[in-house]
Amino acid sequence: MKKFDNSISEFKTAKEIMPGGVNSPVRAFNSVNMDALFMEEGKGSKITDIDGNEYIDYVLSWGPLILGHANERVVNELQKMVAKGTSFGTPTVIENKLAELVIDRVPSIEMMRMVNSGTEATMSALRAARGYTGRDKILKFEGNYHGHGDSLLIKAGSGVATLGLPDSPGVPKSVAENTITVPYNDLESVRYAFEQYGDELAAVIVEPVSGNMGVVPPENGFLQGLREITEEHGTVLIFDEVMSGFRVGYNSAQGHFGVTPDMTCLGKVIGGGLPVGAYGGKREIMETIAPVGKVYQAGTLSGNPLAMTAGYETLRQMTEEAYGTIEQKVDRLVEGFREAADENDIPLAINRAGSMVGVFFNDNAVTNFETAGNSDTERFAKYYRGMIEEGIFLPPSQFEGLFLSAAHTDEDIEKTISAVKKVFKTL
Ligand SMILES: Cc1ncc(COP(=O)(O)O)c(C=O)c1O
Ligand SMILES: NCC(=O)CCC(=O)O
Repeated sequence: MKKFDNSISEFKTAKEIMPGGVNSPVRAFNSVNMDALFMEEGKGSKITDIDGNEYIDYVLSWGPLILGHANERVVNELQKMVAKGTSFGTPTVIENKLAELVIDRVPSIEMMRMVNSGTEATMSALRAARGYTGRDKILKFEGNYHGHGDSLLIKAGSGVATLGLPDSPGVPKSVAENTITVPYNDLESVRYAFEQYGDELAAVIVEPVSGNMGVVPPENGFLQGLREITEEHGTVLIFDEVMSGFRVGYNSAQGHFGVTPDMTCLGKVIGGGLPVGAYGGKREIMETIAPVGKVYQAGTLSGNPLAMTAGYETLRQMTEEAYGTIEQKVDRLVEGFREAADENDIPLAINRAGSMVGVFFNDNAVTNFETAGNSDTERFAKYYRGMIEEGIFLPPSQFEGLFLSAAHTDEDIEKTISAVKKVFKTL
C-alpha cells in the first residue's frame, strides 16, 4: 500500500486556511473519498507527490501540458525570459508571435485578446457578443462548463456537476434569467429555444467537444446545425475551446469538425502550463473592444511575457505529426480499456476526441448531461483509488476527461492498461 502521510498532513493544514483545502474545488478529491494529493514535481508523463509516490499523469494540470511536464525547450525559454523580467505592462513582441500563431491555426480567429484564464475568456467573449448585438440573453448547454462567470454558472459541468450544485448561490436571479439552457447534442431543443427567444439571443456558447461532463463529442450535424440556426438569427456563435483548443487537433475542434464559429475562447494549452486565456474571432466583432470600440475589457497581467513564452514554445512543438503520434497512443489506450471491460464484464462507455478520453461506468452510450449522469460514480471512486495504488493519476471525478501528452510513451500506455485490467478485476 502506498503511504500518503505528508499529503494527509498538509491537507489538514490547508483545510484550516483555504475552503476545502484547495484553490479550486476539483482538486479536493471529494467524489472519490480521498484526501487531496500534494504534488512536488513532474517530468514528461510522470508526476511525483510529496510522499515520493510517482504516477503516470493523465491530468496534466487539467489539460494545458500537452508536451508533458517541464518540457526542456519550454523551460529553457522561460528561464531566458525570467532573467529579462517578468512583466512590463507594455506590449511585448512575444504577444505578437503567439497571437499570429493562433490566428494562423484557428480558422475563426482574425483578431484576438489575451487574458489570464478561461473564465475571463468566456466572460469577455460574452460581453463582446452582447455589445456587438445589443442583446442580453445567451444560450448554453447543460453540462458544459465555461468557467465561473455569473452568466455561465448555470447547469454547469466540471466541479459543479461533481459536487451536485446545479445552480450556484451568489448568481443574481436577474443575471440567471438571461441564460437559457438546453441539452447538449439536441438541435430540436435549440430550435425550440430560438422560436421563443430568437431575436433576443446575443450568443450561443458551446464546448464543441464537451469535456466537463466527462468527454462527450458532438454528434454528426450538431455543430453545423448550431452554425445555421445562429446565422439565421444574427446570434453570435461562440466555441469555447478552452479545453479542446490545440488539443483535439492542430486546428482545434473547429478545424477538426469543419465548422467555423464567429468567436472562439481559448486557454489551457495556449499557456503551456502558465495562467492564460484568450478570446478572438471576426474582426468586426473584436473591433467592438476598447480602445477601438466601447466594450471594456482589460487586465494588468494580460499577455504576460512568461505565459506567452510558455504557450508559444508549446504550440511550436505541436506539429500535425505530433498530434498524429498522440492519437495513436489514444487508440491503444482506448482499446486496452475495452479489453479490460470485456474481460471483466464491466459496462463501460468510452468517448474520445483527439487526446481527450472519457471513460464512463455506464450501460449506455453517453451523449449528453443526462446520460453522463447515469454513470456509476461509486464504482468510479473505487476504480479511482485502485488506479492511484497502481501509480496512475487520473482526474478525480467521473465527470472529467483524461488527457494524453506527447511525452506519454508506449510503455506508459501498456503499464496503464495492465493497471486497468488489474483494478477492473476488483470492482
Ligand atoms: C471548456 C472550458 N471553458 C472554460 C474553462 C475555465 O477555464 P479556467 O479554469 O482557466 O478559468 C474551462 C476549464 O476549467 C473549460 O474546460
Ligand atoms: N474540466 C474542469 C477543469 O479543467 C477545471 C479545472 C479547475 O477548475 O481547477
